[in-house]
Amino acid sequence: MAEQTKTSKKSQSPGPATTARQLALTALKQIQRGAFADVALDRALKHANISPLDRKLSTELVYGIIRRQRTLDAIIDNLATKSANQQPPELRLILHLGLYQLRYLDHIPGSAAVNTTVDLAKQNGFSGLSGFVNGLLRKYDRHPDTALLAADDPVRNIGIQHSYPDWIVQVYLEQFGTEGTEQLCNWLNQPPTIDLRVNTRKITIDTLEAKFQAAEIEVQRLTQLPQALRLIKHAGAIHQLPGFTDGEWIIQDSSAQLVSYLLDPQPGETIVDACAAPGGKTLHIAELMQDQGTVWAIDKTASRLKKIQQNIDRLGLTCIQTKTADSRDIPELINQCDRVLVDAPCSGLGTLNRHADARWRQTPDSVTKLTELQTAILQQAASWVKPGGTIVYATCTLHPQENEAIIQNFLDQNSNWVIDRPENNSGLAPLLTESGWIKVAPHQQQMDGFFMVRLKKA
Ligand SMILES: C[S@@+](CC[C@H](N)C(=O)[O-])C[C@H]1O[C@@H](n2cnc3c(N)ncnc32)[C@H](O)[C@@H]1O
Repeated sequence: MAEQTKTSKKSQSPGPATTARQLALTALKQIQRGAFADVALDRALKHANISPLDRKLSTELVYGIIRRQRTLDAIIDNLATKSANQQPPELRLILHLGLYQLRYLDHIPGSAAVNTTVDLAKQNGFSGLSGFVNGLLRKYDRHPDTALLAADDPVRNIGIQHSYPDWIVQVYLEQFGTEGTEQLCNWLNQPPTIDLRVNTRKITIDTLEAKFQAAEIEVQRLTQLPQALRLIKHAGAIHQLPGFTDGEWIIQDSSAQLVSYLLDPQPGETIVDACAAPGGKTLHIAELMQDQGTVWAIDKTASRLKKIQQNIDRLGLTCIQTKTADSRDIPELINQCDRVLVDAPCSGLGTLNRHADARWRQTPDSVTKLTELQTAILQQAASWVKPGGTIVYATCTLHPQENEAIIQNFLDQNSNWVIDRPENNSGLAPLLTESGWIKVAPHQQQMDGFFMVRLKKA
């Protein structure tokens, strides 16, 4: 079933000034030439003299259009004589800007969406085509429900309706069926949730919750997660919320919090986080160890690793050591660790809501390359574990090649390792599959998509 198109016009105000659309167009042009969406948007916003409201609209337009580009192109294909990829590239973006507002933004009246887009066309060298822009957008606005045709092929149809490449739809379909895939695609098209992890070394969850309530910040508890609060409503920047500067909490999605519980770190142990940056799980592990023992935070990318240090200081932890290195090759750690976490680099198919352009950047080939890296890191990291010790392998993807297949292959080649299921009475039990791993499906559990499994060395 197709996603609902915009039906209500909640406000009849003319909407924010054209500068928000022009700024969005500037960023979109850079993305079209290969820039990352967040980098292009930051660059465009950096020197812009626009109101916070316009800033918000530009951000919504850029991320929304990048996400929905396949759907928007399919509408152009249907409504124009020339297909989307036959249009001049910049005009195609201008059409995306108009169609996106009409289809997905309830707070912008249709007339404002059309008129500002026509103006944008004129201001950007397409005066001669402004009548075409006007006609196409008005045609859409008259019959939004028939502007997007259904495709005969079910994979292609979901791909067009929800704006995903066919290969990702196929990966989801094989695991979740048609209805589940549509729910998942919908979830990953929504703005991401914001979860906090309470630093229980500094404050209890009850006290922090009360502090937020007093400041009229709405939060929600999450089952199975004793340290998690989901931000529902707040005003202003996140780092200005109560308790941030004092290190009473950190931003971390709830499914990422599950990973450290599965690792089950104990005070006094030696633990390595093999792919640690920017460090959310390293910090959680140190907290669970009551800051006693050693956590090695290793990552290949020094700039990403630097971010851990700021949080180590803010959260007041002392047992973490950082090291820039390639975890495929650190022989000096062999048999040194009680536990190891491999939170592997992955295709991120469980967190596409957090990275608007990721669905277009990943390909089946990039996934194959990632599986080679994941296999090599896991194999090396396993050698660091002492006999009787454990390793947790985790990813934020929902691709079986990067998850189940990696583990099956590892177990086939390493007969001294077995899956170590968490206790039945642990908070993780409800999420366990029969195979012994945890697979979080965002549309079912309302948190980031994740895969995690604990293995034990004989
Ligand atoms: C999924 S992220 C880790 C997120 C982190 N665990 C957290 O909770 O904040 C994967 C990380 O693996 C790192 N990485 C990629 N290849 C690596 C390698 N060969 N050795 C060590 N780290 C690597 C990347 O730089 C990236 O920071």
